[in-house]
Amino acid sequence: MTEATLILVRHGQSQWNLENRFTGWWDVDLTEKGEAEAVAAGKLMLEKGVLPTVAFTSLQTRAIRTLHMALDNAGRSWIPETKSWLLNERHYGGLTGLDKQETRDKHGDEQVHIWRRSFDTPPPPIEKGSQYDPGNDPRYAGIDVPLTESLKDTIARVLPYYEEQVVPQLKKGETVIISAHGNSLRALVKHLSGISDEDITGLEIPTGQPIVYPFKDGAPAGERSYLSEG
Ligand SMILES: O=C(O)[C@H](O)COP(=O)(O)O
Repeated sequence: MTEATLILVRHGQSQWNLENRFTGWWDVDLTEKGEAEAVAAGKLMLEKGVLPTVAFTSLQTRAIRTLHMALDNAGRSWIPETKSWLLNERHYGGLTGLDKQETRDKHGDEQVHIWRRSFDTPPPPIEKGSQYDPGNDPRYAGIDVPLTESLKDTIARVLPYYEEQVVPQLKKGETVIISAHGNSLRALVKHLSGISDEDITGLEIPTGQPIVYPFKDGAPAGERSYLSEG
């Protein structure tokens, strides 16, 4: 039997988390508070002796910097890391850049809740070439950049990546850290904790708080817990 650990961490507070704007694939940086959250996550891993041996992250600055600051503070900046767009935040379509409260005022709470949390209703698509369309960003060269994504669409790219790239590491007994985003991590937690399409609407993942799953032979061997509470 091979035991392993999976650590999931959502990036620290970003500039647009602070400004309450829909972010998705737009590449905003961490705030000072977000940096402090990333540092604290690393110190917590060190204190608890939960030390990553392999890392995965998205192509987005807020998740990459959170990973690096956390690993630095855990004394683990030397471990191998892999970046993939498949771990990016869910693409927020035409809502990208908009103020969340102004959008509620305009379209109503219920509609905005559906766009934010429904399982399979995507936000309206982003207009190609518009201000926040990441379609021409060189980091996505060769990728069919989506124009919007539901959680279901996000799961359809996150899960195969997890199965192909992350599970083999867990089968080898590694302590894997994934630094990613609110909705790409909701996609993973839905799968790992067996949460239904209905119940996933109620799951929120806080910034900068490491979540830990015990693994045996490449499969979860217990429920998730916050490292701070373990
Ligand atoms: O992309 C965003 O705006 C955030 O990372 C997640 O936002 P949400 O909580 O509205 O899904």
